[in-house]
Amino acid sequence: MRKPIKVEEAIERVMKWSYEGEKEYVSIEESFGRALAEDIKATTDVPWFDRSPYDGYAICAAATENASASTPVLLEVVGTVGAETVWEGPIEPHQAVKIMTGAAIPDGANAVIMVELTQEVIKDGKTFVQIKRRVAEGENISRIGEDMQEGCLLVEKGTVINPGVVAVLATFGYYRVPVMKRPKVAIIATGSELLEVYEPLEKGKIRNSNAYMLKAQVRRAGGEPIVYGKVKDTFEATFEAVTKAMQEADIVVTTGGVSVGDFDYIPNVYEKLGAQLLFNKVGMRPGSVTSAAVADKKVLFGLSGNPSACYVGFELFVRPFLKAMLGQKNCYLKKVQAILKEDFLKTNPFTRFVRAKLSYNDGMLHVEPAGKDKSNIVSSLVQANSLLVLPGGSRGFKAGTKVDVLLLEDEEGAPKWS
Ligand SMILES: Nc1nc2c(c(=O)[nH]1)N[C@H]1C(S)=C(S)[C@@H](COP(=O)(O)OP(=O)(O)OC[C@H]3O[C@@H](n4cnc5c(N)ncnc54)[C@H](O)[C@@H]3O)O[C@H]1N2
Ligand code: MOO
Repeated sequence: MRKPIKVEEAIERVMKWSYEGEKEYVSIEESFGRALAEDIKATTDVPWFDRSPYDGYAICAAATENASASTPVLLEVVGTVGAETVWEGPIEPHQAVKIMTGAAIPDGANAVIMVELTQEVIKDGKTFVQIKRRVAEGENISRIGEDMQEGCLLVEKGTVINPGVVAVLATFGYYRVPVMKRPKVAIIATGSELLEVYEPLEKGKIRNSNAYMLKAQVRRAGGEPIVYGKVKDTFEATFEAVTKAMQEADIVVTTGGVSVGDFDYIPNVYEKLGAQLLFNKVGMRPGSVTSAAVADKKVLFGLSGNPSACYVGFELFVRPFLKAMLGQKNCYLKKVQAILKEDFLKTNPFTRFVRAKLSYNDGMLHVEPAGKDKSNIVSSLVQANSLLVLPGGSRGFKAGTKVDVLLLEDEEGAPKWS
């Protein structure tokens, strides 16, 4: 008899074998969605010169000290600076330089007045700017380091590169970006009943949906899936596929063949490999048959063949392992609390992870099952944006109960939820 262990314990046993993967460089164009392999610190102040945040006139503030609507001051406009030009040489207090947004503040100027607040006046063939209010020293100047100061930590290693991180990388000239290599995840679907997706249905056979689902889950988690196709339910075929995958991939994931049926060969494969079994039964639904073992320091995940159990097994066990390889400190699905929208009255001997829909309404998070709950169900995965966690040892839960929910679509990861 297999002895179930707690989900938290199972995760811990797997994560003991987790390690950080390797680094590689990609161009900044390819970096979006990858995990950073190094902390990114500001290599200069930003901005690195004082800039104007507006189109206007760069002036010496003191020259406007007595300016008012009835006593405007006129400053001579001695030039114009745009995005590409820099005003060489200082300006005098009675002078102004017309300046465009983003341009460098000329030496001698210490404030900018917006163009809308001024008027240009031509007198004796010279251009002047008329100012009718006092301008304070430092007004409208984006100071050196206002945005980021040299040496400050901006993005932590392991962060998944989002458009904002791309902007920071570009700001500091990272045309080649250090990222974590995508862990290679082998996907082996076992089962003689499996058809290729393009094959017509035959009695007793079903299409291999798990391999494609897992491939997408691996991608979503930041890994590189390698699909080894489907493997017939024989010991030899299963053993051969697993040993080949162990040579080529960092993580080996199988689906199916892990239970106690006559054609479930994964336990025998682990045995023949001399693998150290981490667990072969977990106190959870779906996915109680989920197994994990270590052979040649490689972790082998034996996920259930039932689609929903396979899906949940990946998210709870494979995903954090993969995230740790990507250098992420927070590897686990992010947890929030929400109000259960409807009764869920099944008894729960084991902790149940219900594929669920989380929504926001009236200032609160609400959660409901995304569809049918059995582990052979595929359809409820479509709408599932979360897993509703119902602790074991209960007789079901009433609508209105506050429950824990794990978010499936959060790419950043989170501190451990359990
Ligand atoms: N006597 C017992 N029978 C079963 C037990 C048990 O404890 N005692 N556990 C049940 C539970 S719980 C589950 S879950 C399943 C798990 O079985 P396996 O992980 O060994 O998976 P298979 O038997 O190979 O397949 C189960 C089910 O899933 C379908 N399947 C398999 N692979 C795929 C795929 N790639 N794509 C889509 N669907 C797939 C397969 O056809 C089966 O219908 O065992 C229970 N039995
Ligand atoms: O592993 Mo099974 O999914 O508990 O139904």
